[in-house]
Amino acid sequence: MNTALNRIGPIMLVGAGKMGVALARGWLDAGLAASQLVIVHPRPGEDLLELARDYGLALSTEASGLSPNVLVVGVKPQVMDEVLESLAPVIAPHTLVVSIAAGIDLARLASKAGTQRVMRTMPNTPVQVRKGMIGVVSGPDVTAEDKVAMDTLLSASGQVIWLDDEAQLDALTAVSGSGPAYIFHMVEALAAAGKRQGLPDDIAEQLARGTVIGAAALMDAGTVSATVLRENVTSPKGATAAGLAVLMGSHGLIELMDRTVSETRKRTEELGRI
Ligand SMILES: NC(=O)C1=CN([C@@H]2O[C@H](COP(=O)(O)OP(=O)(O)OC[C@H]3O[C@@H](n4cnc5c(N)ncnc54)[C@H](OP(=O)(O)O)[C@@H]3O)[C@@H](O)[C@H]2O)C=CC1
Ligand SMILES: O=C(O)[C@@H]1CCC=N1
Repeated sequence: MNTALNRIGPIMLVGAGKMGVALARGWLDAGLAASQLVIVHPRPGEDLLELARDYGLALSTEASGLSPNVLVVGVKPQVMDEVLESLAPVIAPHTLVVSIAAGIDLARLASKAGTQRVMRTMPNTPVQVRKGMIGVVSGPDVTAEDKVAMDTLLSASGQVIWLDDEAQLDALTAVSGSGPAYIFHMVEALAAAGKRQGLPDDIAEQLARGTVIGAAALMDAGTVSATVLRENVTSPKGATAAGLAVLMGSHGLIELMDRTVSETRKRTEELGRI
């Protein structure tokens, strides 16, 4: 049991799809008592039902009968307005409303939730194993106590990055919110290249996956920069240098990643205007 975490609630999570379930699992793993968390979902999916079974959580199909201290809204940007408006009966003056939706700005959240006590967060899926990167910006009526409570709650899921400039949250979305997908695609691409070099499919996939896990573990084990860790692999005039000349050459990964992050950010901003 984590006392600081359990002083925050009750917490209501409305919309527990992939991200909501990942967040909830991280909190419950960190010691949040099931009695402190109410999950509202009209059509619970298999992942949510499994979470409920694992932790003895009661699920609810509608938000009623409780004004939570923290209301986390985990629905898609496209339905955020209508869901926030429908939550008016459970939003009290003491309720901090927290969105995880990409793109939707604080002003719009505040107008639809009917309170300026709003926060925007941008987690990523590793919150499920408490290794998330989570960006946060606060609306005007968020109190110092709210910030402490959210720092405690979100820290249970990973590293919390507080931003003062809301526009930076869209940039953060494009780097760390979507970032796990880029890395998983890197695994797919490395495995595919291994198969083209004649490795059996299962071995190529095992090598690609294990290599990314091993490289991430090296970064996790110390403070050595990615640059030094890369240099440690790269023997002068050796094999790695030949491959990196392609990856780091013109039109290489830096340019590709720049275009990738830029397109993700553009779409994040569009989602905020839908
Ligand atoms: N996936 C990710 O890595 C990240 C996602 N996000 C943000 O998280 C949010 C959710 O994304 P994601 O989890 O991927 O999407 P999902 O579609 O998996 O999750 C959204 C969930 O909300 C449910 N829902 C829809 N309407 C309601 C309602 N009225 N009340 C309660 N629940 C409802 C949906 O149910 P149903 O499917 O039955 O309609 C679905 O299960 C988005 O806003 C996204 O921008 C943020 C960071 C990272
Ligand atoms: O793809 C999306 O829109 C969300 C936001 C960041 C990760 N997933």
